[in-house]
Amino acid sequence: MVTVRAPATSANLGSGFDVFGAALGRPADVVRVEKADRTTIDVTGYGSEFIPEDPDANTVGAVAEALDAPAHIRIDKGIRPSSGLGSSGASAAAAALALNELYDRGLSRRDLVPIAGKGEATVSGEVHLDNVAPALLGGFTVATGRDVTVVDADIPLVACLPEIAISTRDARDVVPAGATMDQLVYTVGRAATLTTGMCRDDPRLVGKGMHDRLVTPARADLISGYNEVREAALAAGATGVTVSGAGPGVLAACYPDDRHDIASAMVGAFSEAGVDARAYQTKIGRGATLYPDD
Ligand SMILES: Nc1ncnc2c1ncn2[C@@H]1O[C@H](COP(=O)(O)OP(=O)(O)OP(=O)(O)O)[C@@H](O)[C@H]1O
Ligand SMILES: N[C@@H](CCO)C(=O)O
Repeated sequence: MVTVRAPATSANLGSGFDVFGAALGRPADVVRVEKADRTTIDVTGYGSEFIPEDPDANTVGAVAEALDAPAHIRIDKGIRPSSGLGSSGASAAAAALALNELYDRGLSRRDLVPIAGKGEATVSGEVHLDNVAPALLGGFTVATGRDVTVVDADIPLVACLPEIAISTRDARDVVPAGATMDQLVYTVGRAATLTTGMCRDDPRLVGKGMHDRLVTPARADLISGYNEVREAALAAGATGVTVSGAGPGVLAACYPDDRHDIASAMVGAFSEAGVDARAYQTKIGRGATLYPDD
């Protein structure tokens, strides 16, 4: 048996739609695989009642097929599905690393990124690597086509998860079809600022670079209380706030000592909007961890 822990991730980071991603220190999914004649899946843990065990519908099924690696796959969900914290991508990334080890396929983590991406595509309808790349490689990732650049950044974060479910498919439907030249210039400036901040481990620049006028405002409308939560986090010291992935999770960048106050402020603001929420005080973390021959 091979076991892999794959972390939650936050895609987009505001200005990097479908390109930027970051691995979070926590929460995480744990996936265990054993060889079998055909692929079967068991799911337990957070939100497991909403996750299909049919290999054609679960992200790990497409990964097993792509690697020609049938297995009994047990998924223990630490990351709630439809969260914006890369729940479906974490399982796919974990399965890719675990099955590669179980069947001795000899692929590198980078080789496994597009394979895990096939799993993601089964639920979101399109291949985008901004969750599976950081889940496998860790750090802050820039995914352009099949190329992935990794920055081993050290940035404190708070990820706040409201009890609202938004599927990536639905959240992609509200993305504007086009952009003005002003919006493009603004986005390039913010994305460059964020990337510089990641390279310098500078939470101020990262937070500034998260600001986005294009995709985030449309998605924020799907999240009850988003504007109030954003204001509360900024007042508590966050350097920047944005929608995490396709939402409803909300991500704040900050300095380390401010995490506790920001987490309380975000949960409190959601509560005032009538929405239960939990917050993870975390930071950019490492990629999936392999525990062979468990
Ligand atoms: N192994 C899995 N883990 C989680 N969700 C899965 C899995 N396999 C299939 N799904 C389905 O995928 C959907 C959740 O994926 P979705 O991409 O919408 O959310 P997410 O991964 O939490 O968010 P994001 O990609 O925005 O960070 C749910 O419908 C869920 O049933
Ligand atoms: N970049 C994707 C991430 C969600 O899986 C989106 O925002 O739709």
